[in-house]
Amino acid sequence: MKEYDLNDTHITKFNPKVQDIALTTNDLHVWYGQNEAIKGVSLEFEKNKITSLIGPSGCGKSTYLRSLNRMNDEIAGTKVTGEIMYEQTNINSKQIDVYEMRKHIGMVFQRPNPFSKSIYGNITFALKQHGLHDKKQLDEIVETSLKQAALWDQVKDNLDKSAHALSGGQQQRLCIARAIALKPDVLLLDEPASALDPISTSKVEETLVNLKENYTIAIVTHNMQQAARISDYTAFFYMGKVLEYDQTAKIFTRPKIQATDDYVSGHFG
Ligand SMILES: Nc1ncnc2c1ncn2[C@@H]1O[C@H](COP(=O)(O)OP(=O)(O)OP(=O)(O)O)[C@@H](O)[C@H]1O
Repeated sequence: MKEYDLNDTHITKFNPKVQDIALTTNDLHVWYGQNEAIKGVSLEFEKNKITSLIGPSGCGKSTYLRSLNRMNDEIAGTKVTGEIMYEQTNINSKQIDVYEMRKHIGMVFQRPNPFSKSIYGNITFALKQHGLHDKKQLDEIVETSLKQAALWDQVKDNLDKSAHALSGGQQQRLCIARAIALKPDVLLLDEPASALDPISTSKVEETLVNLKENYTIAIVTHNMQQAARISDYTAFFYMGKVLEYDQTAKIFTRPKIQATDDYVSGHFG
């Protein structure tokens, strides 16, 4: 097993204007008890772009992604230090209303996890929890979200059908529709296509590329072709750190760090 130097890093600064940045982490550390899973990650997520988080198993990609909307709060014994800046506010602070914040920073998980409700009910559930009960408005949001998730044409005549009757790929797009119904700014996706067949995967990818017009997207993926196909920027994680961050095309064709080169070319470790 090759050893890589954790201090040999190459983080390209693109210097977009502050107003072009949706989310930033500054020196983020995450501990599970004594295990420091994230060791000081500073990254910027540019608005209306897709950023892929790649790296070998156990290097902290999911931990980092989950910390971006405080999902790690749910795991006992977890400590997160450093800043997560969203709209000039550090959302990694005790004063933050996490429930409210997640309206702006939504998440889609690896396995499609629709509620045991109708297609319509899946999308309206959180909206109702947030106090929206106007039927006309709910209908409109259901239609727009399903259209944005490229699912509307397939389900518009069956909105009362159980979400579990949909195919895996359709369920995942329903979960994306459910997340965007709340009109978040940022969408976090943890290997959203890893449980799907190639056709469903390409539909989800197409959906994400279309969504970036309105959303900022961060995606964890093990699929190098997927990262290369859909993302604008890529961060290469290794042992809790980001060793390289650059435009995706550069990461895949001219990486600056040996570890990145080995990883993207399949010669890692
Ligand atoms: N809920 C948890 N409790 C304790 N330790 C955890 C937990 N989740 C992850 N870890 C540990 O944190 C480290 C990073 O794991 P993480 O799942 O974030 O990596 P990853 O890069 O997403 O891996 P994979 O690609 O296999 O999903 C690992 O050492 C892992 O064992």
